[in-house]
Amino acid sequence: MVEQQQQPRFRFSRPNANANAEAKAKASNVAVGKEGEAEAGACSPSPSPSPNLYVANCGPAVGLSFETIASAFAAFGQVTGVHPADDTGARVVVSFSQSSSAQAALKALHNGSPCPQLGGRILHIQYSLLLPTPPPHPHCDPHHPLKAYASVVSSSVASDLGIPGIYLLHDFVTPAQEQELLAAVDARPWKSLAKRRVQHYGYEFLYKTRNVDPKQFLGDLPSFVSSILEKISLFPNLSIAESNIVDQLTVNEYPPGVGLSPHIDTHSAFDRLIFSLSLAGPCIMEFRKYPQGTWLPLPSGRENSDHCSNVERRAIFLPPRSMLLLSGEARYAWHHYIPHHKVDMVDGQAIRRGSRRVSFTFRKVRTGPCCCDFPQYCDSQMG
Ligand SMILES: O=C(O)CCC(=O)C(=O)O
Ligand SMILES: [Fe+2]
Repeated sequence: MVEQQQQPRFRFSRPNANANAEAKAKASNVAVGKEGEAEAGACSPSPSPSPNLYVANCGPAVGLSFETIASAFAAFGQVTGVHPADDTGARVVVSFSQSSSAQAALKALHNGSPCPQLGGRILHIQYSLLLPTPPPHPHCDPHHPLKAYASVVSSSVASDLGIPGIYLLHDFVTPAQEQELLAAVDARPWKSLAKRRVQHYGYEFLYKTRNVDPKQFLGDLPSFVSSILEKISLFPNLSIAESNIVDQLTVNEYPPGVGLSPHIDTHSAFDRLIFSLSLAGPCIMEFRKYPQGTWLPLPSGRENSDHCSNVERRAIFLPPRSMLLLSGEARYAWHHYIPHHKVDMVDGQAIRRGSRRVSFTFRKVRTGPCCCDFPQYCDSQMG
């Protein structure tokens, strides 16, 4: 898939000192700290009272959900949002409706005073130069107040999603098989993309055209996936006629926090079933249905801004060793997307993507045009 730049989450407030330092900071996506130095983390040298506080040592990565943080800071006034300040999961911006509330919180908690509402945790608090960007649409903005990281509620059960054609089998492989599969791919050459590494078997997936060349057969799938292929053919939701159903494998290795832009696997390239085995680390996968259709991937960096109105969004947690099957409507009409997060919120719990995730995506190369029931998402039917 095409790699995406993450969108800036914040705009900067007007500086009251050292415009150059702020301009420099803006360019490098950090903020201005004391004495106008650029520092990672977004603090200001106590400018005019602001309703936004930058709070470090606070966030899902240190075991505090956005909801917990919001309720702790509610002791000082109405909290309108808690936003990740960066992707560490340990720095947030707390926004109040009134600057007097931020002032009260700063007074109570600055200089290392423990926060009683957060179990005595020592927070590092300053006024924030970063202001949350107004969301284009509340349901579309993954950084919307109190929805940070989890733009949609993630479930670990496929049937909770209400999307026809999605199935998730937990523990599809054993930990020993997982290690064998990882060792097998690590012993083979990886191809580096901008943010992740890939391997292709059977047919190469061509990222430029988002298709394969069916005339360029690379050979049978490797023997180290034989037991997976056997188990796939026994998948509970397949009929016997659908055995021997895959001939292409893409292995993706995502470093922690790296995701995948929203896309529908090209209809004309691949048949009706897509299997994806997750190994090593977890992630959430989000599904989006754009009512106006489109089979094209969203333009770079626009996954959370445009095309938003009326979009339906659901998310599922993919633990290591689970196998996801996308078929029918889920395969043909819903974009799938792996958000670029280091921490995923699942059922109110922060789950850190502590290690790489390696996925094995099995598909069958299509031999004729796609004749699915979802023409508005189908390149074969839209030309
Ligand atoms: O990593 C995954 O599970 C999904 C990969 C994917 O969607 C793709 O290669 O098209
Ligand atoms: Fe895909």
